[in-house]
This record gives sequence, C-alpha cells and structure tokens, in this order.
Amino acid sequence: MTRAVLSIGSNLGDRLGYLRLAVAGFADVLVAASPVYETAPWGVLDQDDFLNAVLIVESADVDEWGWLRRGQQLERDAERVRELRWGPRTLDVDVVTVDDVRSTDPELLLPHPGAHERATVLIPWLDVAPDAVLPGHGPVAELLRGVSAEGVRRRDDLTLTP
Ligand SMILES: Nc1ncnc2c1ncn2[C@@H]1O[C@H](COP(=O)(O)OP(=O)(O)OP(=O)(O)O)[C@@H](O)[C@H]1O
Ligand SMILES: Nc1nc2c(c(=O)[nH]1)N=C(CO)CN2
Repeated sequence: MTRAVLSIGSNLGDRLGYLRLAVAGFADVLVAASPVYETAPWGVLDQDDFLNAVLIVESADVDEWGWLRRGQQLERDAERVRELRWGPRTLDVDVVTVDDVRSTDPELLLPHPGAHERATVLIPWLDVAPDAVLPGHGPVAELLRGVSAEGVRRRDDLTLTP
C-alpha cells in the first residue's frame, strides 16, 4: 500500500473543471480532497491566478512511478501544452510525497523539491492532514510558519466534487 500527497493546479481555461477532472481521475483511490484555494502566481508572476488543491490518494497497486504516470495522463487529458517553465497550464499534477520515499531521479524527485516553501501546497495539505510531516523538512504546520500566505485565498464557494 502506498499513500501519496498530490498538488493540483490550474490557471488556464475552466480552472475548476480541470481540477475536477483530476479528482474524477483519482476517484478510485481518493482518501481526501482539500478545499480549493485561489492563489497568486509564483515563479512567473505575469500570469493569471491559479486554483490549487491537495489530494491524498492510496492504493495497494500503485508505486511512486505509478502516481507520476497517472498524474501525467490526466495532464494530457486536460490537453496541457508544455511551453514555459512555471507558465500557464490547464492542469498540473505534482507528486509531493509518496510515504517517505526519497528519489533523486530528475523525472521523479521525492519529496517534491519545491513543496517545503510553497504556501500553495502546504496550506491545503494541512487542511486534510493536520499532522502531516514532509520527509527531510519536518511538520507541515511548522514549515507554514516560515512561509508567506499572502495571495492564498480559500474559495469555499468552489467545490471539487460537483
Ligand atoms: N515529484 C514530481 N512530481 C511531478 N513531476 C516531477 C516530479 N519530480 C520530477 N518531475 C518531473 O518534472 C517534469 C514536469 O515539470 P513541470 O513542467 O510540470 O514543472 P513545473 O510544474 O512547471 O515546476 P515544478 O516542478 O517546480 O512545480 C516532468 O518531466 C516530471 O517527470
Ligand atoms: N500560485 C501558483 N503559482 C504557480 C503554480 C501553482 O500551482 N500555483 N504552479 C506553477 C508551475 O508549477 C507556477 N506557478
């Protein structure tokens, strides 16, 4: 059995629809889905706001590479076009952690190297897992104390399950 934490994001087109597409794609393995947050972009600042959320998924049949592949298939289903690094996208699925697996393979870095400093990941993750620990970094609740939550707004009017 593996349990993964996935960060999903969209800032192009039907943003909520794309996040829902991801949730539907993981419906058979879904343990929890966080609230939806509207977030100011980081990385490339001159782009539209994102919707972000975190999913917890679990399966006896999927290893860390399987979670990556399933996320990438959903990105393709969302007709994502790879253009700019950190640029606009219909759907991004990042594998944040898979249990306490460590990987330095550039195709699958685990834990995700940006997670510890991204409020867009840490805030929704804490919502669904208050005791979560990011391997190598510590409790998510503590990491959040060192990160600015500016530009991260909870959107309770948007729900991931229709
Ligand atoms: N933990 C991970 N989750 C998802 N993709 C990963 C992970 N580690 C490495 N990758 C690789 O990253 C590439 C995808 O990069 P992508 O363009 O989505 O990056 P990004 O989302 O713009 O930036 P960031 O990875 O900083 O969020 C893929 O080739 C994938 O194999
Ligand atoms: N707020 C926010 N900004 C981003 C995001 C994201 O998910 N949320 N993803 C990016 C590329 O991975 C680049 N910038």
